[in-house]
Parts: sequence; C-alpha cells; structure tokens
Amino acid sequence: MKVTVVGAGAVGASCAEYIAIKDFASEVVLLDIKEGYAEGKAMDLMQTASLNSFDTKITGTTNDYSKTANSDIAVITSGIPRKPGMTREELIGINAGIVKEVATNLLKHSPDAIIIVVSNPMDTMTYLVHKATDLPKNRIIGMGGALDSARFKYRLAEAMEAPISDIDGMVIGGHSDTGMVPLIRHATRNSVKVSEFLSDDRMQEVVEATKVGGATLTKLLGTSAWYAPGAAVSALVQAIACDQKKMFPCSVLLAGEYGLDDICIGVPVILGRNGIEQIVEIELNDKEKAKMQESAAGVSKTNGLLDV
Ligand SMILES: NC(=O)c1ccc[n+]([C@@H]2O[C@H](COP(=O)([O-])OP(=O)(O)OC[C@H]3O[C@@H](n4cnc5c(N)ncnc54)[C@H](O)[C@@H]3O)[C@@H](O)[C@H]2O)c1
Ligand SMILES: O=C(O)C[C@H](O)C(=O)O
Repeated sequence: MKVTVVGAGAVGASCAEYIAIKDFASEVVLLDIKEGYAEGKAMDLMQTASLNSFDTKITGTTNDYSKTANSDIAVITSGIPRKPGMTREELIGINAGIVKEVATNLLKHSPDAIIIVVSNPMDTMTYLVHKATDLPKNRIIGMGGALDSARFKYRLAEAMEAPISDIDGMVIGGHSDTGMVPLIRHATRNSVKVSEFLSDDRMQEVVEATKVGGATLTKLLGTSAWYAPGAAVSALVQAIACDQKKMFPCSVLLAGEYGLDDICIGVPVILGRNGIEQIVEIELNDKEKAKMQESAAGVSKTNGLLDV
C-alpha cells in the first residue's frame, strides 16, 4: 500500500507520522514544493521508526511526481493555512490554483489513486478536484467531518465530565465556522442521549464551541491546527487501505442525497478499499434539514468563486 501526501507542512507531516505509527502502509511519499523540505521531514520521521516500532518507509521529494507513481491513496494538504481572524473561505484565491495543479500532477503518475482533499476551503477544493479530474465520485473524498466530529466528542466529554470513549457523535454539513451541523440530537453517551445529561443551554454551548473549533485553535496557535487534522486524515487513509468499511462524515459529491445536487458537503459515508462505498442517508428532522440546506447554500456560494 503506497500513500502519497502532498504538502509536507504541519498537517501533511502529522498525517504521515500517524500513518507510519499505525504501521499499515508499506510506503509513504511526502512531496512539497519547498526545496529539501519533504526530504527533511521524511528523514526526521524515519529516525523515529526504531523508537515507535514501525516499518513503513517514508521518503520525501521536492516536487518530483515520478516518485509518487502508482500510489493507491493520495492526500492533498498543500496550500496556505488561515491566520487568526480569517475564515477558511478566504484561502480560495491561492489554494484553488495549487489544489488543481497538484491533483492533475498526481493523477498523471497514479491514475488509479483515491484522493483525499484536506486543503481549505475543503468542500470547495473537493468540488474543484471533481471538476478538474472527472474521476468517479467514489475516489474523491474531502476530510473535514471526521475532524469536526472528534472535536464535537471532545466538547461533549468535557461538558459531561465523561471519558471521551463513552461518547458518540457526528458533525455533518460544510467544514466552515458557520456551516457545520453537529447532530446533538443523535449524540450519545453509551447509547443514552446526551440530553439526559446536559441542559439545552449547555448542549447549545457544545454545538457552538464545536463549530468554531478550528478558529479557536488558530487564535491560540497563530496558524491552524495539525495534530487532530493529521489523525483524522490517517483514520480515513487506514479505513480505505485496510478495507475497514468504517463510517465517517466526509465531503462527497451528492446527486440528490439529502435533497442536494452537484455539491460536495459532509455526509456520513462508508469507507473501504473502493473509497466511498456507500453514502448513508440518515433521517434528519425539519430543523436539521434546514441547517443542512443553509450550510449547502454557503458552500455553493464559495463554489461560485471557482473558475471551472
Ligand atoms: N480539512 C481540514 O480539516 C483541515 C485541517 C487542517 C488544515 N487544513 C488545511 O490544510 C492546508 C495545509 O495546512 P498546514 O497547516 O499543513 O499548512 P503548512 O503551511 O504547514 O503546509 C502547507 C505546505 O504546502 C506546501 N505547498 C504549497 N504549494 C505547494 C504545491 N504547489 N505543491 C506542493 N506543496 C505545496 C508548502 O510548501 C507547505 O509546506 C491548509 O489549507 C489548511 O487550511 C484543512
Ligand atoms: O481551522 C482551519 O482553518 C483548519 C482546519 O480546517 C481545522 O478545522 O482545523
């Protein structure tokens, strides 16, 4: 199993590290445009191999796509991250050009790869990869909901003073400060609805803290987060590589599901060796449906800025 990660920055390197530590891939290739950067990150990571007991071979390359040839999975993390006070949508101007070029280069050398899009604004970048490559929709997956759901569970556990392993919950919708739809009505602690433990006000606080999870970290760090994003990407890569048939909310091209069409947005999917093996349509109430429509309108507005 060969995995390429384009962008050896904070998220790309973190994702490569988690993939290696889980030891399911034979090879991870890091590619970056900055001279020597991916090679340096790869060497540093390889020097953790004996300490962390993994056999995954990590190599780095400066923009030489021939080194990525025949990758099974390719992750796109190249592009700029936001700074405090910015929205993800403001990154579109620079990141659209980078993501389009990277996806095209990747597919020249790995025509059968499954692509995971991470660069922001992620839902729009995922849509752009569809438009630029025309790949079957099971092979283009945007990562956002897996991360947002992990943050939702963190906030729920914090509010309930419960261990995170007790919590289950999911965030669907767009990966943006206003567009996320944390499904609080469906969230549970060991199968018991969280409303049994939390007041309406406290649940609303959890929802709001989840939606601005990325912005909160960006303010604290001066740039956007990388550990949980890297872990979330590695979980998707593992689900595909190991044919796990796990369910994650991912940004995928919809054709009528959830009443939406020609848009990439976060919905639950089953991930396996073919990428997206199924889009899962769960029952939403009227309020949740309205939030999903509102979220989709925001993503469509950003998609409208693309030159495709
Ligand atoms: N979807 C999500 O949940 C999520 C989570 C975290 C970050 N992100 C996004 O991921 C992106 C990367 O974030 P980061 O913190 O790793 O940024 P970073 O600046 O640390 O790393 C980005 C890397 O991309 C490289 N790069 C730029 N243009 C390139 C090109 N044409 N080809 C190859 N490499 C190129 C840069 O040299 C840099 O090393 C940002 O757009 C950020 O907003 C998304
Ligand atoms: O917040 C960001 O800009 C990066 C990423 O989308 C995140 O949610 O951490």
